[in-house]
Amino acid sequence: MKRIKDIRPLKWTGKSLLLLDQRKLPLKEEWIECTTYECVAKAIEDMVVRGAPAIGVVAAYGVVLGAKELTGEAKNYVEFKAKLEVIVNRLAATRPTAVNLFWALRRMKKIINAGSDISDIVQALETEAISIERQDVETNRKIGYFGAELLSSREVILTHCNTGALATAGYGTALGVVRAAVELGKEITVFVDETRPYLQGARLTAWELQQEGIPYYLITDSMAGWFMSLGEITCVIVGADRVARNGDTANKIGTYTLSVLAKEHGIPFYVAAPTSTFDLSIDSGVEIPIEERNPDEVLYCHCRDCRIAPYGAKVKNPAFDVTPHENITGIITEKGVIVSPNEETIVEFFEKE
Ligand SMILES: CSC[C@H]1O[C@H](OP(=O)(O)O)[C@H](O)[C@@H]1O
Repeated sequence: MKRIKDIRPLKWTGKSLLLLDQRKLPLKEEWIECTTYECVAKAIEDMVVRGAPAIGVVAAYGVVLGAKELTGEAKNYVEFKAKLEVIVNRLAATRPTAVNLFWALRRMKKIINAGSDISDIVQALETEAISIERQDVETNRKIGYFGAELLSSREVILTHCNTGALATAGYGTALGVVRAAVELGKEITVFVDETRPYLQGARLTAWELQQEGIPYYLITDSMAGWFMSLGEITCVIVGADRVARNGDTANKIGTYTLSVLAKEHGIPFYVAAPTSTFDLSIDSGVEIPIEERNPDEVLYCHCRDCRIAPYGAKVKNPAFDVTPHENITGIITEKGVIVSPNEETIVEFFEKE
């Protein structure tokens, strides 16, 4: 059984939230310390921390920091609750696509509304945020287990973006499946899509796999189809930011393209996501808000010190796309795998819960 490292992108100290600055990886491992909710909000917006589950966990701690800031400032519970609602809304406005953000904030709002004593609420909020963090890691290990069961003894897995420990509270979702398969002694090689423009694959997934000693090749996004046509890829496993009721899935830009290529080449295409990434309030992927990010992410290299397009170039920079459920072989969750996801199989899956 291979020992897997315990990479964590965040640490709660009881008074502050330490965040591994993912903008600096893979060359520098630097941490920033947030003692205010505004610092947490900015860290999410600036992608110091990113990844659907990680964003939810970090936002939950942002509520705790905000509540602590209000203690001593709010004259009573009514004022405290009103001001904390503003803080929750600030955190909710950071990034629109990953539904885990809103799922986590809903859990925190329940705690706020259930209390009446300020200090009790602050304590309960901290307990809830810690629970959200711990549950996420346990959830990811279960996703890993169910996903690894799908794999044969030797696989060459194509990944997109970063879906590892850095995108969660630890262990990862799609990359968690890779970790679990390796732990089970399966022979896994990963083809890592660099994932332009933010390069989460080249900078983050490659870094995680290197830390783990898991064999991988870094490829540019445009190489994926060619390697599929050569028969070098045995399956594709990606993450998710929001899964609609019919199984349409929003994920990092470029995922839809991979799903079409995988279908063309008869390669299994799996999504790995916790049930907290499902948004059953929307019928299909057309309703999922797609974040448009700063054009500079396309116009410049990651360090922003070299421009790669002419001045005046017009840019489109959607951070996500939507993969139709028909292109998805299965969705791997912590409660099992939804094979051939569609409204019927997904509703049935959640009704069994
Ligand atoms: C564990 S899935 C993480 C998911 O989030 C990433 O987006 P971003 O890096 O912009 O937060 C990407 O879509 C991953 O699949």
